[in-house]
Amino acid sequence: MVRILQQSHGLAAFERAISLAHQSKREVLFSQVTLIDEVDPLQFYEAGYKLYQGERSFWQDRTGELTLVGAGNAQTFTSNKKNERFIDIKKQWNEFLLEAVRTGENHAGTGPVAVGGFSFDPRQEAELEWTNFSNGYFQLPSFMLTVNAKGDCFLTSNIVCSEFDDSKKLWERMQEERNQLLSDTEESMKDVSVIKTTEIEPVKWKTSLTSVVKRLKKGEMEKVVLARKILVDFDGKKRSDTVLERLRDDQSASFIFSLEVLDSCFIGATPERLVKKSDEHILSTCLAGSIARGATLEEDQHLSDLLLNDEKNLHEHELVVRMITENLKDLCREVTVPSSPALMKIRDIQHLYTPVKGIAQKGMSVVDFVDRLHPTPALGGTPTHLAMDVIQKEEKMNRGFYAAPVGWMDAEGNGEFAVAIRSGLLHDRHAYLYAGCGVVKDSNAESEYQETLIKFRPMLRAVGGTMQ
Ligand SMILES: C=C(O[C@H]1C=CC=C(C(=O)O)[C@@H]1O)C(=O)O
Ligand SMILES: [Mg+2]
Repeated sequence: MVRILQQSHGLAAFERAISLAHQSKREVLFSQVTLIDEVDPLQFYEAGYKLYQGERSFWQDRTGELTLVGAGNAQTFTSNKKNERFIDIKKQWNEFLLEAVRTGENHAGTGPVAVGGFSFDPRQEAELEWTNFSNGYFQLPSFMLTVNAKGDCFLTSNIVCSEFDDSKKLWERMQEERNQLLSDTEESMKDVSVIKTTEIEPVKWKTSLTSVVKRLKKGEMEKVVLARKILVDFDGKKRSDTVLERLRDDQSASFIFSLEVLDSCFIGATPERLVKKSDEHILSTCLAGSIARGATLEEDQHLSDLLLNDEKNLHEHELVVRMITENLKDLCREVTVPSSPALMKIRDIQHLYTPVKGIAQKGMSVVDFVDRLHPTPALGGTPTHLAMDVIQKEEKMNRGFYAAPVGWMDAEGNGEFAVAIRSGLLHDRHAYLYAGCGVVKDSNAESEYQETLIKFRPMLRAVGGTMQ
């Protein structure tokens, strides 16, 4: 049983929330933060399986500063708007929080926090596997574990109070559920086996890519990111717990996330940050241009040198830096960009990497930045609108939340969003995995195909899929 180390005067604040709901005849959020014993985030996630499967979320940032685990939906926020999906979610979130009653300590990533994401391109027709997801989908967890860099653990309990609620019953139910979640309910997980792993039309994909390269050579556009899909079939339903465990062991230098929606789970380990906002500080990272890791130190260094000096990859990268910098300049008082890219090395691949920092203008929320930056040319292309049309026409699939913003936001408009690449969707007895690559005029279908194979590796390994 995980102990609650410091209990705030929750009941008085809770009764205030209930009476506010009675007076205003509106829903009022009660949010309580308590310090708890050290708990392993994955153990907390697994403990939520029995009561809250289909309503869990996981977020671990790549610097190890913050881990969030959500269990149960106190409230969900969905949007089926298209280009306005970002603003719609922001508006719903702000309105919902207007009368919120908060109690307990206030630390980054505690209290009312919504975890979720947006679709890549809302014009794409929903394929069967994505039907549970809206164009914007966020969960405010009933119980959320927050672990900070020092290892402090906080539990936020959220209850939405309505005018019809009886305070005593609701309070007791919350305490009961919380105790159940915190008591050690570890049970051994039975894993399923892979039946087969199938690449979806790889030859057609290469042909499409070659036709896009021809258009790029003619100067119709500068860059288009083309993605493809691998299907893994299991002999039963694959649990997100087992996938997260593997991702956490193998990909600790990436953002690790999961978002359960009913019987689906969007899950991944992405190295790419779209934007982080902490008060006025903004950080975005440009990540594009890739090469394999070497088998020896020397070979790895040789590949790094090749990447840092390769015209094609530098061009692929530069377009992302340009777009992110220009857009941040509109929303920030100050923007700083290094003059040349550095390297980001992760387990299977190395990338060109440029961090861009800014000081936000007043009144901005992290969602305003997401709205402005998505899709960057690391997943869309240049110019954006043309590239999005080409993606829609050539890929013949729905990306869903793949390559789109996924992350969290708090009541103050702070938060962090990653770009959900190196990811997949668990649904029914299947995993749909996605990977893409930046296509420019000097691209070659075979080497871009090989690049996607490397990018599929982390998720393939995590679900247990194999390729010949
Ligand atoms: C689109 C993906 O990667 C992007 C991010 C980093 C490097 C990329 C590249 O070199 O092509 C891609 O732009 C993916 O992993 O699915
Ligand atoms: Mg590339």
